[in-house]
Amino acid sequence: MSEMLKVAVLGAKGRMGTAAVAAIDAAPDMELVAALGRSDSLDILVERGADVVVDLTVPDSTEANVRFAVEHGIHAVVGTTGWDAARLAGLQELLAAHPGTGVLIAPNFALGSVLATHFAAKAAKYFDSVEIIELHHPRKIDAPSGTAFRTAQLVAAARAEAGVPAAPDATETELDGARGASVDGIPVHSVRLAGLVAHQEVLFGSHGEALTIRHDSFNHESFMPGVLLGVRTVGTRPGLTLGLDGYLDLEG
Ligand SMILES: NC(=O)C1=CN([C@@H]2O[C@H](COP(=O)(O)OP(=O)(O)OC[C@H]3O[C@@H](n4cnc5c(N)ncnc54)[C@H](OP(=O)(O)O)[C@@H]3O)[C@@H](O)[C@H]2O)C=CC1
Ligand SMILES: O=C(O)C1=N[C@H](C(=O)O)C[C@H](O)C1
Repeated sequence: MSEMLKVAVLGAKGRMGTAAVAAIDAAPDMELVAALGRSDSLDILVERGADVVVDLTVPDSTEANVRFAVEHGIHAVVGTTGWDAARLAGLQELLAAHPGTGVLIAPNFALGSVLATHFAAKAAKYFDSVEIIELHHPRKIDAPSGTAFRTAQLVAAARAEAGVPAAPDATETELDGARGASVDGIPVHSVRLAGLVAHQEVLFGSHGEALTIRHDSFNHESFMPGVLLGVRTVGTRPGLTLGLDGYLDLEG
């Protein structure tokens, strides 16, 4: 039998962390060596010989956590949001000094969500208009969601590459926020509603037709196959991978 992967979870008591601890515990090829919370020392990762750390914490702590892991040669699978361009650039620099270490930063581990974003990027150049609505539980601390942010970036890039003009919009007077937030020119609307988990719609429109690409996560278990895929793969992919699609063959 091959050796077990030693995995640690950060944010282990949170919604995602609780599901990840259970999934890793149940995986036959993984050993959960640490389940850490806010007040635990990261040194435990080194003491317990973690091969991979899964970061499911908060935007304020994720960068320091991942940098610690990379500095100690521990691969990192990151679901936490808040990775802006400056943080990513700093991490790339650090990874260049640790060429054997892999980091996956995935705004969404649900396979259906990864596909929905992929399909949206494919559809982007064929429609005049596109807007994104993301809908989440009311305890989510960030907006827009990391998933909506990345979807908007990929859709905008596909439209720019194809030379598609900006979507028509004659709105002149508006209340602040009435047209959502603009991410690379794509309007993104954030809904926070009791009873929801994690949902997104990408709306495309042209003359006489509309296409809606919708994905729903109804519970946190929906993210776990993607987390496990990330844990199993990250050690074989040195450097930074953005998005779980980097580990999938979506064109095949
Ligand atoms: N990529 C994906 O597929 C998904 C990503 N997410 C993202 O994952 C993150 C976590 O989401 P969720 O589980 O809902 O959030 P929760 O608030 O339920 O959990 C976050 C946990 O992190 C803990 N924490 C805070 N700071 C630290 C630290 N420095 N070290 C270790 N643990 C810490 C918190 O502890 P305490 O309670 O003590 O503050 C809490 O238990 C968010 O950024 C969210 O957007 C969520 C779902 C899916
Ligand atoms: O906080 C959440 O719940 C989620 N966060 C991620 C995001 O911001 O995109 C992934 C998913 O939407 C759930």
